[in-house]
Amino acid sequence: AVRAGSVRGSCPSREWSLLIREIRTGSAMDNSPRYMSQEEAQAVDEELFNEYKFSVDQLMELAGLSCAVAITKAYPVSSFTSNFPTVLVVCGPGNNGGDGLVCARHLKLFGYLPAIHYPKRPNKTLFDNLTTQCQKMDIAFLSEFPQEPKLIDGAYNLVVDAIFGFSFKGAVREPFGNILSLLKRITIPIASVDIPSGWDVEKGNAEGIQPDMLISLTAPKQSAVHFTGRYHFLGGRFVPLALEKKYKLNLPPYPGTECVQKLS
Ligand SMILES: NC(=O)C1=CN([C@@H]2O[C@H](COP(=O)(O)OP(=O)(O)OC[C@H]3O[C@@H](n4cnc5c(N)ncnc54)[C@H](O)[C@@H]3O)[C@@H](O)[C@H]2O)[C@H](O)CC1
Ligand SMILES: [K+]
Repeated sequence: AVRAGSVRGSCPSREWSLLIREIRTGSAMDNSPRYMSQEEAQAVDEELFNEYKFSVDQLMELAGLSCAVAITKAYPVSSFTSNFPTVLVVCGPGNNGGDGLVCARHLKLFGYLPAIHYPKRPNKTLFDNLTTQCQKMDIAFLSEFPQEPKLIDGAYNLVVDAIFGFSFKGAVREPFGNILSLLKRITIPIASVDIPSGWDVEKGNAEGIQPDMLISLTAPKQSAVHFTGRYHFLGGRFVPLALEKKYKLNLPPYPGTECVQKLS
């Protein structure tokens, strides 16, 4: 397949951007993954639980670990002046938030100093247990979200956005509107889990947060075409081959035993 970069000089910009879109959405013959619609993402999720009998705990653990590994590859502890880089992990009310709790726990084990803000919690044992696991590892939970961007920039080296994933819909309800408006104004990097929060899962959101890193889980969603940060990783290496073929995900092979791979 033609690599997009090789046509930059000779191809008018409109054709070039169409070619980029084709390559990224997998419609061109290429080993780039196909970018899923919101409906497909939810269908794959359902099938993993109902047909393949995976539990949410299992997939959340693998998803959250993927995120912590990808973050460590992009922002190694050694790349920070502080010996224990601080990470603000913002967790939303659904499974994306659960991925954030798992990610925070693994980041702690990897030598980071995570702190979690988890304002709306499902009343379910899984999330109570994930919270307890973090508390037992001395991971701090912030009851209030810092209301000044410069406070966030001064206290943290990185933010993990685990607020909304592929079930986000409609106008953002509080307290997440306030949180996202603050995250839009910070200068430290944001690593988004699965979907940049506040983005339409398919169309993106030019007015929304613009993360430096995106960890797409299972396969990228269509909004990832609008991602312009430095690091796009694929994680969630748990898709059975039959399911990948059924949904034509065209996943590039993961290297060796890696649980993540860099897409761009
Ligand atoms: N198979 C996989 O890829 C796996 C993905 N995982 C992660 O799960 C999320 C999807 O989780 P889900 O619970 O379905 O939805 P979200 O976490 O995206 O959010 C739902 C949550 O948010 C609330 N909500 C929705 N829209 C709004 C809004 N406009 N304002 C406020 N609140 C909103 C809604 O009420 C729900 O409470 C996926 O992205 C991955 O991160 C699994 O961890 C493992 C398998
Ligand atoms: K997110």
